[in-house]
Amino acid sequence: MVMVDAPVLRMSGVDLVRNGNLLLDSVSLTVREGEHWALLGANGAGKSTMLGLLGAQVHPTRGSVEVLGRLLGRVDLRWLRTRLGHVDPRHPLGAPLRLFEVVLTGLTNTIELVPRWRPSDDESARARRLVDDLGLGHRIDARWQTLSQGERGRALIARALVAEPKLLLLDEPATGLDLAAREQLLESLDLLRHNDPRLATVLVTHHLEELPASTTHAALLRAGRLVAAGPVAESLTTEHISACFDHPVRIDRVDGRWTARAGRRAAPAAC
Ligand SMILES: Nc1ncnc2c1ncn2[C@@H]1O[C@H](COP(=O)(O)OP(=O)(O)OP(=O)(O)O)[C@@H](O)[C@H]1O
Repeated sequence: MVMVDAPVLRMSGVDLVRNGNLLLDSVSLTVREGEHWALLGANGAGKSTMLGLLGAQVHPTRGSVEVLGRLLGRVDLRWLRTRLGHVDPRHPLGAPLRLFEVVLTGLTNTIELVPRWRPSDDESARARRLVDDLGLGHRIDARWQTLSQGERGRALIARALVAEPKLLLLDEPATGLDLAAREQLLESLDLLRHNDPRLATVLVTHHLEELPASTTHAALLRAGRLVAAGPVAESLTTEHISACFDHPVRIDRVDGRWTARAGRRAAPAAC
């Protein structure tokens, strides 16, 4: 049975063991509607592993993961995956499709267009609206191969949202983007979150500069364990980020955005 007010995600005491290695260690986390989580950590901390669990791609070794009120291990994974939006920058593409067609494949949860399948008028209208919201209206008929990396990244977000998921998972969406493309992407995410107040998101990154201003919560992983998890005012602090990256780092927040700088050691006293 699905509880009406069940959180979008709930991990309780999760361990994940692979090849004898403990990749996630006693992780507990709850994500609710309208929350926008950053999942931060150094290389190898376990961020992608955790996103794989949230996206129902792997199962926990111990503990439980509930996604949209359903327990992993008991739920039909096809049911679940059609209700999750997952933006993977390594999205594979075979046939030469146009941007709009790639967005439509989010409705069938396929890589290619399904032969003889047609979107409804409502689905087409929603796909167009998302393409516009992501600032890609002028590129809607462009062939995928001709799009820039930034345009592809935003198109994949439209693809992930077109089936109206309750949860959007984003794996390092700003990687490889230049400054302008990154800023466009972050503005688009802020707008989408504003337009759909019930949507919950989890965004993986190494860089605080890549967090949209609309980020509400953060989970900080270090060697598979949570260093901190909660509202940004409590979790994105100099102390927690320094512990998470095992390096002294100073955090500032200006106009809603975060920056991180290596902390300076005290200067030697002048003689
Ligand atoms: N199948 C596996 N068997 C054993 N170890 C694995 C397996 N998959 C991943 N790992 C290890 O688990 C750790 C966490 O990997 P993961 O990819 O989740 O880290 P990450 O935080 O996403 O890192 P990055 O920022 O570099 O992408 C790494 O040390 C990785 O080598």
